[in-house]
Amino acid sequence: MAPRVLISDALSPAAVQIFKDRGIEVDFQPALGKDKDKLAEIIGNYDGLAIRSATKVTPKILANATRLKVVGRAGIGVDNVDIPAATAKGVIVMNTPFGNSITTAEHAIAMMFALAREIPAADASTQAGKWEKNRFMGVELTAKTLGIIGCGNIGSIVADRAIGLKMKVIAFDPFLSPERAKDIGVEKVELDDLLARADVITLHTPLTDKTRNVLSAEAIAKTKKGVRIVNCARGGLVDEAALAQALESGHVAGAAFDVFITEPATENPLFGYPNVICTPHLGASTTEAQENVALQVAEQMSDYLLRGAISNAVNFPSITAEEAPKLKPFIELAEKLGSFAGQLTDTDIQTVRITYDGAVAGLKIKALTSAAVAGLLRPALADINVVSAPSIAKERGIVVEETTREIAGDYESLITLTVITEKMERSISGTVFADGRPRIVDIKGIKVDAEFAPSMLYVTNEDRPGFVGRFASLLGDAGLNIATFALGRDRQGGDAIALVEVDGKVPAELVDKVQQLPSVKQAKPLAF
Ligand SMILES: NC(=O)C1=CN([C@@H]2O[C@H](COP(=O)(O)OP(=O)(O)OC[C@H]3O[C@@H](n4cnc5c(N)ncnc54)[C@H](O)[C@@H]3O)[C@@H](O)[C@H]2O)C=CC1
Ligand SMILES: O=C(O)CCC(=O)C(=O)O
Repeated sequence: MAPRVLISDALSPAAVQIFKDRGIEVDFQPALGKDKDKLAEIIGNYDGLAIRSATKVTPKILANATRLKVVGRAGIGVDNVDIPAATAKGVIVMNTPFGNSITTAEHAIAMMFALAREIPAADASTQAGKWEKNRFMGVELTAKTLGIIGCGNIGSIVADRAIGLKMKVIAFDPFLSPERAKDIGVEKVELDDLLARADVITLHTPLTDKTRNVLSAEAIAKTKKGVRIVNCARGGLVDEAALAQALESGHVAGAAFDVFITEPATENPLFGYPNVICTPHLGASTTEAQENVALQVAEQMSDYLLRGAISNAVNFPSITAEEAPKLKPFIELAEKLGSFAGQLTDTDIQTVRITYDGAVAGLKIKALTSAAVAGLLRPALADINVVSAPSIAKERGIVVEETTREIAGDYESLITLTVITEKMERSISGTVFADGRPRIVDIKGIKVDAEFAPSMLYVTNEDRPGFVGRFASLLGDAGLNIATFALGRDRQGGDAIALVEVDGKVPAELVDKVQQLPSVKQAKPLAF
């Protein structure tokens, strides 16, 4: 069945065409993002959801999203998506981190000019027939100091444009390296220094617990008198009420805001001041940027839904379209090794140790580890998948350790999964042969060679004569056909393992009878 995608915001129709060209069914309902009840009602029909900022992907929406595999944000900020809830549900969340950066940087520069020359107010007055030539006296930007808070993708483009305007650019960004600051031609400064020196301040950070109110009342008080403030990043970076007071007192000469604490902003403390310019979150709204992000998000979502390739996911490592087919058999192996261990483990797991030997060590092991943990916890939690597994393991206090050793041993690639509980430690190893099918090659240090099958019986016993005959008879008496039979032991007369693939479900009474056989230590049905 072809995957189905819902576009619930005003994305460029270019996205619709991409989905169609890739063989994905697509419903384009650009106003649906504003109707959360309707969205909750129909989201269960879709594998993918493509959004901008109007759609809020809340836990309630996700609870109904029974088929959903991916949310694609045609843009940068994913603060309208509940990432922990999506991750717990196993839904990949991806964005398009560069497609609208230039456009947003241009909006910030446009806002700065509009403030410096009071263009909106001058326009309104002129069109009202007032010709107030003496009312509007602007400031020149050349040689003025621009203070950038957050010098990432957009901030550095703003810096580049401002340097072109002959401004002096200073930046506060704890993650900006001195080399990068030098490359882009900005002076890296501390926040207080920026506040004291900037003639114009522009914000370009995401909204986080650290950046919320980065321009608080206290910070605004440290700014230069006559400063102008531009926010085209996120509402909440500036204390709007404190800024309104600073505008009132004349300390701040003007403010240009594209983003607000509450959006849509139909009323706001900043509204009504003649020296305030507001736009309705238009930073990314150009034909070019919208085409870029729509095409990119549709490509990324299609690649994931059709080929398992992951790019720009905020909650999972990237997997390229080239890597995806190489990873696929190892993801299956890792998940099945996890599942094997999970089905045998009844007590609380404390630690999972996963070792990657040989060629597999060079692959994206984060994805493999997530698959192994998903397989391990699935017997207890049916809904878990590779996306949600790491966070669920963390929530349960399970320590996940990874080791890679690129030198190959007996196998070109070997994955060993060790589960440690309070009572025991159990390891199982597997590989993928040239046929692409995963195999179990070692259980608790005993060599075996078995495939994972839909119905299996796992038996550990003392290596004594007569066991195999009695065991096979019991299966025959129960009318259960043996498809494959793998045996292994650590030494003659020592510990032995039988791993049997059978046609049909193993009845519980048969498991009890096998358990009663002399020399049997454990009998357990397994399903893969
Ligand atoms: N108005 C609009 O329509 C648009 C708004 N945006 C918003 O613009 C913002 C910036 O986007 P990008 O430049 O692409 O992000 P980015 O991730 O490339 O850059 C953000 C920068 O902020 C810095 N930063 C993080 N914490 C900081 C802190 N505590 N203090 C100072 N700097 C800090 C980071 O080190 C990074 O360099 C985002 O919030 C994004 O959502 C993006 C596109 C359109
Ligand atoms: O899609 C939009 O118009 C908003 C863009 C934005 O805020 C972002 O990309 O972070």
